[in-house]
Amino acid sequence: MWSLLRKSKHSHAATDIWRWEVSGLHAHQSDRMLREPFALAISHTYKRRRVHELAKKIPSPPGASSVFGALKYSLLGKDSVSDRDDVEYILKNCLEKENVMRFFREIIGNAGIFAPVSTWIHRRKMLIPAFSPKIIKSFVSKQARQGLELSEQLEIDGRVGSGEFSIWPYINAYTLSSIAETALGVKLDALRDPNIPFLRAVQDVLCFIASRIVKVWLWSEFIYKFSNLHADVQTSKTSLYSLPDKIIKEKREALYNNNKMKNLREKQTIYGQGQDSNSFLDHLIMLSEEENRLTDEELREEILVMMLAGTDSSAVAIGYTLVLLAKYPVIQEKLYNDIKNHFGNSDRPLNSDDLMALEYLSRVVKESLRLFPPVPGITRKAGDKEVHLPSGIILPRETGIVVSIWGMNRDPKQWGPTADCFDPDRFSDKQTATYASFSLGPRNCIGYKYALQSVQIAVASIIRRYKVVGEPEKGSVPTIDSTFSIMMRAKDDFKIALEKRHN
Ligand code: HEM
Repeated sequence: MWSLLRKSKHSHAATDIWRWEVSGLHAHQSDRMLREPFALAISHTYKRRRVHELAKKIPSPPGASSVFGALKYSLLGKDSVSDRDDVEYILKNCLEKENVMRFFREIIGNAGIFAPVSTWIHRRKMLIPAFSPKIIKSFVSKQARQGLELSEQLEIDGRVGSGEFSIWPYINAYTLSSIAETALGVKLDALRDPNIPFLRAVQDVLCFIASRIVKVWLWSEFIYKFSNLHADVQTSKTSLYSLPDKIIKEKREALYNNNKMKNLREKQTIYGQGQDSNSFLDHLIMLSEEENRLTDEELREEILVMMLAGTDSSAVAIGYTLVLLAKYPVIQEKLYNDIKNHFGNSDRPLNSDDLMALEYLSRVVKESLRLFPPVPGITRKAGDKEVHLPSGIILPRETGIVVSIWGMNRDPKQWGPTADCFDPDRFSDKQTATYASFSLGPRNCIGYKYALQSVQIAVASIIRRYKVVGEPEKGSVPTIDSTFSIMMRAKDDFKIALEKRHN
């Protein structure tokens, strides 16, 4: 079991660096502890006396002694002292992920986001060209079509002009379909059929992983193996793997048996006739062919990671942006007028030039992601040596670290006295503050350009047609009751009302 004992001396919103331990135990060690409690506890405490010594020098806030209380403090914590240098140092130098990632690995395998550094370096190198600006740009037309389908489906389902509803299932279906089409190259119509087995499985595994993280007794492999959750995970894994495995097999066959690699290089579509760009999978097969060939299993792992990392996170970002626009009608009108002036009376689909031109849209999305980062905190782990932070704090070796993105993004030392206010115009000037929503350093979010594009397209598609209505916020500091599982999310699943715009 883990708990957070100490908070960094120089901690503040930006550097909520916590030590994750109970008597210095790490997760895998706690399993053994269950079996051999006393002998191990004594030997372990002795071995980790340096850890305890350093921990004592890191002050704790009141209430940080329980697992959940402390986790909440660490992710959403805010107090006075600022030290972004510490955060930047950690994110650049501590690239290993915390042991909690093993829960993801059990299902997804050793793909980039969860992998140990030794595997991650090679995979990240392979992924970088697949996320080039040119490739991301080539997805705009697909995403714009899906944005249009999203706005149409809301009307078909009678959601427009009929009071408050949760927009979550719609935006989640949009991001799922969008990532399925761009990552795998298949059109899965989640908006009309949310029960496609693969899409269900993606949602299920996210819930199962979140569930195992909070049920600390299931951290023991022994107890977990006999739990219902384990059985559910095995069933979902089969559904989760079947579609990517089938597509990978078909693409490989198309590429090698029919000798179509040349065609792929010339940007023609092998799978899914009539598409105007290749999927991430196409690019990965091609890129991995040029260097070290990824096995089918490795390809599946990377594709699944994109789907898991890119679905809920982008949907959460769309949800918060819409709720904020409902709370701030003046900002919404400014955005609407900007979009209207740009498109005039045309209802043509949005393209990449439009995205470049709609500058206020990009500011609104960025500001929403700053105040409500879908991933409010990230975990890292100190290596086998102590980490000496610029502020003078020494983190014991192998310490689990939680960095609060929420705190970084709301740090008054960086963002000034209006740090908590919703003000998209703060991005009209060049910002010197550290924007952490997609993390920093070599292990940051590789999909951030894709994500911004996808969120902007969804928001523009809705705002072009509808007015988002909700209770206006009384002040400039928005409050949205939120909960945290793997992502942060509004407790009411993003309830809004929509009214049709009449030009
Ligand atoms: C608004 C949406 C998104 C947010 C807020 C977000 C945020 C993040 C964050 C905070 C990390 C962790 C970085 C770290 O540990 O330092 C991450 C990693 C990652 N994200 Fe995203 N992400 C989003 C969308 C996406 C999308 C759409 C994709 C793929 C198409 C994606 C792919 C990844 C991958 C592959 C990693 C692992 C990077 C690595 O370890 O090398 N993300 N993301």
